[in-house]
Amino acid sequence: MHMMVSRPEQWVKPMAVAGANQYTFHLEATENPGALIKDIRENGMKVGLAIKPGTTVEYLAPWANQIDMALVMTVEPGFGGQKFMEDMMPKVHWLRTQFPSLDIEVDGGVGPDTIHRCAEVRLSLSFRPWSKTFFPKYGKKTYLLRK
Ligand SMILES: O=C(CO)[C@@H](O)[C@H](O)COP(=O)(O)O
Repeated sequence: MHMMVSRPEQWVKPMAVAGANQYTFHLEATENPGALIKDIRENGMKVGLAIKPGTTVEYLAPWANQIDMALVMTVEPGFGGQKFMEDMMPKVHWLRTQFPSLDIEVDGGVGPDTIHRCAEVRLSLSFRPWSKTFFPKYGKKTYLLRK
C-alpha cells in the first residue's frame, strides 16, 4: 500500500488487518520515521519509504538499510496525469549505487514515453547486460527496476 497521507502512523494497524503486506509512507509526513518503521514491521508488513520531488535523497539515506523499498516520486503528490519529472532520475541512480539490493520504485507520469528513462538509470550500472540477457525483447524499455 502506498499511503500518501498525513499522520501515516494511524493507518498501520488497519492496513495490516486489511491484509496489506507492505506499507509505504512518506518521509515528510512523519516526525519519527524510526518508530514508524518499527511499528510497520511489528505488524508484519514490509516497509516502503517515499520522498517527494523536493526532498533530497540524502534524507532517505539514513533509513535505507531499514526499509525494503524506496519510492522516488516523479510528480508532486496530489493527482494523476502530471508530467514525469526526469530530473528525479539522479535520485534513483544514487540509491541504486549506494544500496544495490534495495528495491526502488518511481510513481507519477510513467508511461510508454517515459518508462525507458527509469530503466536506463536503473540499468546504468553493471545490470544492463543482465537485463539484455534475460529480457531481450524489452531491450532498453525494460521496466524492471528491481535487482
Ligand atoms: O498519486 C499520485 C500523485 O499524487 C500518483 O500515484 C499518481 O496517481 C500517478 O498517476 P499518473 O501520473 O500515473 O497518471
